[in-house]
Amino acid sequence: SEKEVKYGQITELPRQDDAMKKWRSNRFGQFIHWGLYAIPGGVWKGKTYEYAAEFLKSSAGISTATWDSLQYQFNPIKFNAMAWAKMAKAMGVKYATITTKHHEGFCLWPSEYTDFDIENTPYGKDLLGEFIEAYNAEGIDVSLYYSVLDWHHPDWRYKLNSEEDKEAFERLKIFTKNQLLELLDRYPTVKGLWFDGTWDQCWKDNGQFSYELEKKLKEKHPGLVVNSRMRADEYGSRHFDSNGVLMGDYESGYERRLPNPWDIEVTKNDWECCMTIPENQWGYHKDWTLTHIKTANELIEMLVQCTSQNGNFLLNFGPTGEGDFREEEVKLAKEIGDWMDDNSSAIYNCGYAGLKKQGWGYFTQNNDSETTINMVVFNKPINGKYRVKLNKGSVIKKAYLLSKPDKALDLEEISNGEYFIEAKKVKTKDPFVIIIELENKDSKKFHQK
Ligand SMILES: C[C@@H]1N[C@@H](c2cn(-c3ccccc3)nn2)[C@H](O)[C@@H]1O
Repeated sequence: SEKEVKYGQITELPRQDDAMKKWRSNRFGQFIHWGLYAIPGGVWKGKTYEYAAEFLKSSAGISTATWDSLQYQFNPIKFNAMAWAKMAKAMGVKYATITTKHHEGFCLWPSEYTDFDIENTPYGKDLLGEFIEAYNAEGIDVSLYYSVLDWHHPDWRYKLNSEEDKEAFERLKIFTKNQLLELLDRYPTVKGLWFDGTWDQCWKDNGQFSYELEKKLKEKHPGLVVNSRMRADEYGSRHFDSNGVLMGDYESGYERRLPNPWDIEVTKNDWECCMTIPENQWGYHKDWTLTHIKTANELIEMLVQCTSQNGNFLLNFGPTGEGDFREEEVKLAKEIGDWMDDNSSAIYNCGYAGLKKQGWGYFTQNNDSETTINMVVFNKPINGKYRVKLNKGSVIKKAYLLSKPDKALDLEEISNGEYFIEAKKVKTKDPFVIIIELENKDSKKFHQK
């Protein structure tokens, strides 16, 4: 039975305003995790810690005073925001989300609410502002990651066990609100806020605060897109309120994992998967031999799967303490960008085609097209014939390789709306796209809308 939820969803979903349509059509984003943790890069006093590098403070049991002194070493002399933005553009991302403040509490912008920020480093300049300006100049939207969890701030509490805890956390809430309003004031072109560090009891006990904060931020910054991870309702239910209604503007629970490829439920909301290139490193780690490093094809398949299920894919990069990217990241950005150069029409402004997933790969459909369907192929059938089960009544006018639009592929109708498409002589070793053009409107998808 329905519970009375006063502090749940604020904006009716799925949003159909221009800002959200742009967020949805972007599909592919670059995550940047950058902070003091990039300086030690997972190694402390000669010992390598295998856990996520941005957690080195806790993995190596380093005191806050010792950790915070890293701020006086932060001087990324190789940082070139324009070069970063050009690499991102070439990779094919339409948006970027950067850590303004991770759990360590160090701020990449000159904040008036703390001295633990970029202003009090040898670098000194407004690094975040330089990043936003350079990425916007390349036509890339920027969102800001902000961790509520703050290991540096004396008023942070995991749980509120005493009156003193409650008073301290009230101060932390004011600090949080002030910093977020400051970020929106300083950087008016940002499109979204990506909240993290909101799983502890202290935040779950403050659902009303997160409701009022989301409301205030959206009033101040029309069109702002906020992830569900920001929110708890007044019963402590996170992401979805106590009646299962999604809060924020899109579901952001897919961290280093994807839904089952055949999951239809997930297509009902906007959502985003954030992904690391190693198994579990968000910040820069000196040693990438510790785990599997994902290949371009693995990452492209994740991007395509997200698109096929109405989700965005946010791929993470961890710049070094000096401000450049490791060679593996530069190489992957190039390989993915080369694929996007030829195939991004199956990604940008595309989503769920309303069709069952088949073994050869994923269907995507352009949100503005009623009669064209993309098949992104990762697994070639041994007989070169691709089974496609469309909606009843669908008739294929023609099918062809995106790379060879003037060579129609042979078709064999199996039953109503079901065909074999023959593509035997496909040379490429990369994932490739077959385009299906229908005679008629693909009823189910648009009926679904
Ligand atoms: C988006 C990602 N979220 C942060 C994170 C992940 N975790 C975590 C902690 C314990 C278990 C599983 C995940 N804590 N913080 C990571 O540091 C990164 O910022």
